[in-house]
Amino acid sequence: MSTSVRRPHGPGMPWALARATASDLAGPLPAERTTPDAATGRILARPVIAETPVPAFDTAAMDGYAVAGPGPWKVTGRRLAGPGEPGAPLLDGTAIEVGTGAALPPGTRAVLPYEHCSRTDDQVTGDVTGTHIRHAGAELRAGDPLAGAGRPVTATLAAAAVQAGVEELHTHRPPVVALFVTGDEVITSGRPGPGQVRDSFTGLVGAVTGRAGGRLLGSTRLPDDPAALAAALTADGPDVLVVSGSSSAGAADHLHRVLASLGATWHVRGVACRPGHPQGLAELPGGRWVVSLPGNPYAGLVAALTLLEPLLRTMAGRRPEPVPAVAVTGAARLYAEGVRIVPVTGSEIVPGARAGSLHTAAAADLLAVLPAGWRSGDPAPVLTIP
Ligand SMILES: Nc1nc2c(c(=O)[nH]1)N[C@H]1C(S)=C(S)[C@@H](COP(=O)(O)OP(=O)(O)OC[C@H]3O[C@@H](n4cnc5c(N)ncnc54)[C@H](O)[C@@H]3O)O[C@H]1N2
Ligand code: MOO
Repeated sequence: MSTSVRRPHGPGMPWALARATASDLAGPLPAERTTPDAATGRILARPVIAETPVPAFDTAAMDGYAVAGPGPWKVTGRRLAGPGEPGAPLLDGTAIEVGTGAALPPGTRAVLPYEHCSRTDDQVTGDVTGTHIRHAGAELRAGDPLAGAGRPVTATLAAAAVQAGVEELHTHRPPVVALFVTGDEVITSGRPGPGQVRDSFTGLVGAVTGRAGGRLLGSTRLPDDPAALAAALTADGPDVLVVSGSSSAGAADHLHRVLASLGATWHVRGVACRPGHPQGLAELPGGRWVVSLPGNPYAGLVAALTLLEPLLRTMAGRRPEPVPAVAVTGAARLYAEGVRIVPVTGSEIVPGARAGSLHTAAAADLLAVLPAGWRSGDPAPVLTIP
């Protein structure tokens, strides 16, 4: 393998274009059929249509007496909520004691709530002031739409689907992500010894993947060895391969050489932002995606929000997330050739952010993307910190 590699020239792709590129590159993954519960958190690929009426049968809305015809009524039985057919029609002048949710017999005129009637032995008297009947199909009929394609399946939508007799939803398959943490100095447990650092990426990538609608398959630490990296990038399974570290020009940074040897195509190779400029997004032959996160942890967080999150959102079937702009105040060293990305709490810049450390981002809620001409008080696009 050659040891030289063509480095990207200039400041890199403008930040907004890089994010839009990541959003637009991949289409939504194909639909899968799952139970409504298993679909929660996914995006509908097809509309949800009620398969049974809601309610499915005429049912009591109150605890009391189901009555037929004019009163007084003779109580002939009791029916509480439970399985079973509605039974024989209720004859005029008769009543049955019912619980809320009980199937009502044909002929029921109304349900008299206990508090609106009085009972003596088997006689019930009272005024019918409302019917207190939930009629079959009054809320939804079979064939009524519940939700359209593109809508996220919330727990409430899954429950509403079940209520309408729907056993299967069609949702986009979540993108499966594998993280490869490179660096001989990186350890994944315990306190680092001399020359070592503790991995900062696994939790962050897991959080960004989850909120974008993807699934982190696992995180594997790799030594600074091109053969190990090449083997990792060609293993079957994931849709998206995330590599932390190895994004730059150092002697141990093999990613660009390995991707070249695998015939990958770069779609984003360097972004005009500080920090995070060595980030990238490439496509392997066969259609899998590689997201390169710079090893400096704050730079890696910037890259995860710039490239990884929009890529995964689209693959999961989500609509592109509009990036809101808020007025940002404070002081920042701007970057003349692109944007400076700073942590912000409320609208105030948290000072002191450096590429290698996460503590200022940890004290903030948002990352603000400050253009070269920004001045305190100007609006800037913001991203939510995971
Ligand atoms: N000659 C140049 N050197 C560097 C450039 C450049 O343009 N020319 N860019 C610098 C910038 S900016 C960044 S960011 C880094 C990116 O480096 P790599 O992605 O190749 O990452 P490493 O060199 O492996 O590590 C950088 C730094 O981050 C620490 N690290 C790595 N992985 C982890 C992890 N999982 N958890 C915590 N910390 C991690 C690593 O120990 C290093 O300190 O390159 C600059 N150099
Ligand atoms: O720009 Mo590097 O990506 O911070 O330190």
